[in-house]
Amino acid sequence: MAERVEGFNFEQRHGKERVRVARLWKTKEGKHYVVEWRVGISLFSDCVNSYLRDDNSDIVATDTMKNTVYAKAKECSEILSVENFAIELAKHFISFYRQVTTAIVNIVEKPWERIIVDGQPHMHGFKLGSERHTVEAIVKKSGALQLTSGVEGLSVLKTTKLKFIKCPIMFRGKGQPDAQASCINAVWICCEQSGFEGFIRDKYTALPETRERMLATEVTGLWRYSYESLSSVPQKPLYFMERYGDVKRVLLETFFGPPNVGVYSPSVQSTLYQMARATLNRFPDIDSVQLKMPNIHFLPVNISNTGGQIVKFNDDVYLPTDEPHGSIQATLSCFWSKM
Ligand SMILES: O=c1[nH]c(=O)c2[nH]c(=O)[nH]c2[nH]1
Repeated sequence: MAERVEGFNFEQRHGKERVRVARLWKTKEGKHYVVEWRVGISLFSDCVNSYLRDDNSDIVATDTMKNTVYAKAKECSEILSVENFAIELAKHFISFYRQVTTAIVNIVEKPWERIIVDGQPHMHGFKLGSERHTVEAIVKKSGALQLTSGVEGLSVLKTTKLKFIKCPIMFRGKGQPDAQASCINAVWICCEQSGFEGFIRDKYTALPETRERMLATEVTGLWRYSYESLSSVPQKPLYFMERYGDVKRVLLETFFGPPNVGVYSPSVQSTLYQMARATLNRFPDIDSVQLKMPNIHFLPVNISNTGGQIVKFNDDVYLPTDEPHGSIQATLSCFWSKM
């Protein structure tokens, strides 16, 4: 995107950040649907004269961009996914302005969830959930598309050893289901859930090896769809909304393992890889997954005074911490992916 000006390489873009909009839809039966979005827009356009020659005649004002968010939200007469709204906005900017060559639209959706009262979904009552659905749509004048969805703030924790579970299949020592083992009726086993062993030890190392610890993280995930042009995007209205739920489910199922026995995590790195791999294997239209998973530490509590030990840690009392935290991230892509 760089161009040559006055003997320099020059890159520029302009846009509007943090445009907040909520959109309400009402069905004939009186059921309400609401979304709240925080929109960011960034336009690549031929407006170099504004930088060099005090000529703003090619600038799309960022205030106009903001107004367009509300105008397009108004035009959406049916509920639509945050992905489809991002694509609609980006499409508008590249087609409406001859100067705009590429539009990037980022949106974060606030997790308003329908409330259940007396076991019944409320017609117009919502409460705020936790993790947020994100999207980035990059659309070029040619119609080329890059669509990346994501989740942020997905906080998960699994506790330590499950003791003596009745389990219908055989397990190897590490608590991993053994696909080769023949099925036996029921055994009582002891399943560890998370550990960290075998890392480099040197004169700076103090961390003990363990096969029992709390595993807590706040997942930030991005998954890139393989649709390369506007024309190949699925037409089903709520396709991406469903996909978001499905991807989250696969990430969580892989992190936690089956409800009764869980799954052993030898490191955050290993669990992250399993989660990314499961997502790529499960969804053929996703060709790249990036996961960031900070290792949020729960420190064992041992307290003594001169009279002796006040608290002796026995996998029971922890000091939860925010910082410092480990930072672990990776991207897994199909080999044909362009991410
Ligand atoms: O799962 C982990 N990965 C690490 O890289 C690491 N480093 C550390 O101190 N604890 C952990 N745990």
